[in-house]
This record gives sequence, structure tokens and C-alpha cells, in this order.
Amino acid sequence: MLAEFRPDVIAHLAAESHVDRSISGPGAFVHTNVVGTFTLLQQALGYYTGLPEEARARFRFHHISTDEVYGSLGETGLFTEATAYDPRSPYSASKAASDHLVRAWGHTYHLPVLVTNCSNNYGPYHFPEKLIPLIIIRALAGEALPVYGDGSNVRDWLFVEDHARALRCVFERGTPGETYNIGGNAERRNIEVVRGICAVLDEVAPRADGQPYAGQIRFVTDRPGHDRRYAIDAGKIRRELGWAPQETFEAGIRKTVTWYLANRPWWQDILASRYDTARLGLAVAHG
Ligand SMILES: Cc1cn([C@H]2C[C@H](O)[C@@H](COP(=O)(O)OP(=O)(O)O[C@H]3O[C@H](C)C(=O)[C@H](O)[C@H]3O)O2)c(=O)[nH]c1=O
Repeated sequence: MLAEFRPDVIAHLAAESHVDRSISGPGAFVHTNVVGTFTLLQQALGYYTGLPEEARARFRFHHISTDEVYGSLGETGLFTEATAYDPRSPYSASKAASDHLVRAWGHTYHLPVLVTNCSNNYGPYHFPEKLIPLIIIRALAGEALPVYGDGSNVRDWLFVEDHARALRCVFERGTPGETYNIGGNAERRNIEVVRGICAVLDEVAPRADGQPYAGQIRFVTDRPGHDRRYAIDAGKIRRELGWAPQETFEAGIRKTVTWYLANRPWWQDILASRYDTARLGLAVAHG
């Protein structure tokens, strides 16, 4: 019987990740995502070259990136691993640069690298600046729910636990030097996402006045350069590594809303002490 392959992995998930922040302050994105990745690669390479041969065979540098490096889709089509890079925001440009650095270290220095590009994550512990937690938190606070533009931009939502399972598949069974796209197969227009959250809240935490949360929705000025649509073809990871998302979007959203209701101290602490709350337009703590 073959022994199970147990890789030693550096999984590089660290990044400045919020597109709106990259528009108002791009420098931190270049510093963290580009220079930070370069720094990690150099440290990883030094470590790797010092390993005995048997340990080198087990080593992987796994770079976790985004589908935003591929740019924006029209109404049809999907991003594959062969889609040309076309980043459009300071955030996605910095992630594209970091992907190129990782592949260069693989090609030039033979560091065993893996790259994955995922679609929009959501679920527990999602930072309050992102659309889904922001809508939940603002809804509970009785605040306006800001939808950029006309709400018709599309994202492909990936439940965080599905993403974690995919990452494990890749670093345990992926081929060094390869890229794998990871998507939730759950394309939704932003306005559908916001209305879906409101509907779950109406059921599990109804407003005191009995009115629907959807009444708080407001269409606001669009994000500059707002990418129209992202959608992933996850055929390669499905075929080669046997991964598929297990969570439907509707079940995942319900779990997520429930988690934010049950874990108010987690996000209230962030709002109260560690975060620029003005950006969220929220008062500090909500009961
Ligand atoms: C914060 C906010 C967002 N939006 C819109 C903008 C987007 O079309 C969509 C999702 O926005 P969010 O900022 O949550 O996520 P993306 O800009 O799609 O990017 C996210 O998914 C990718 C894959 C990453 O790689 C990013 O790191 C991650 O932040 O909702 C609104 O309409 N209102 C709001 O208040």
C-alpha cells in the first residue's frame, strides 16, 4: 500500500484584499501584496534550499490568489486557468504581480509552487467591510444598505469552508507549477444577494416594527472601475483533484446570517476597537 503523501506547506493567504481600500490607498497594496510576497518567496527559497532532498520533495509554496486578476467578464463566459491576465483595480493589479512573482520563483529557482485563484468568499469571520457582512451588520443597525450602481454586477460566491477544502486538495494532490481556479458555481447579481440576506433576516431576526429589511436598500454611487462580472470555470480542479463545492448559496447565506447573529461580540469588537468604522458608516457598537 502506498504511504499517504503529507506535504510541508507554506500557504500564503496574507494580503490587503479590499478593492475599495485599494482605490483610496493603493500604496499599502503594493507594499503588502507585491513586496510582501517577494519577501515570503525569498524566505521560503532560503528554507527550501537548506532542506535535505527527502524533505524538499515534500515542500510546497502555495499562493492563494483571486479571480480578479483575469479582469471582468461580459454577460457570458467563464474564467479558466488559460484566461489572459487583465487586472483593473490597484488591488487586482497587485495580486496579478504577486502571482507572476510566484511563478517566476517556480520557473527560475525551481521552488515547488502552486497557485490558486478563487472567486468571492463568504461565511463566518468575513471581515465587516465586505458586501455580505456589511449588509448583515448595517441591516441589524437599522442603517441604509448601500448597493453600488444599479446592483446588477455579478459575483460567483464560494462558501469559505468549500474554499478551505479546495486548498487542502491542491496542496495535498496538486502538481507543482500548476494553477487551479476555485469557484462556488453560484453566480448572483449583487441586488439578489442583498435581497436574499434581507429575506433571511426577516425570518430569523425580524425588525421590531415588522417592516421588511429590504426597505433599507439604497442604490449609491458606483465603485470607480467596478468590474462587471466574475465567474469561474472550476473544471480543472474538479477533473484532476476531485473537488466540488458542497454548499449551495442559499444554505451558505443562511448559515452566514445565523453566524453573525450568534457572534455579535466578534464583529462588535472589530467595529469598536480595531477598525475604521467611518468607512462602514456605523456607530461603534450595536446591541
Ligand atoms: C462593500 C460593497 C460592495 N458592493 C458590491 C461591489 C461588488 O460588486 C460586490 C462585492 O463587493 P466586495 O467588496 O465584498 O468584494 P469584491 O470587490 O467583489 O472582491 C472580493 O472578492 C474578490 C474575489 C477578491 O479577491 C477580493 O479580495 C474580495 O474583497 O458588491 C456594494 O454594492 N456595496 C458595498 O457596500
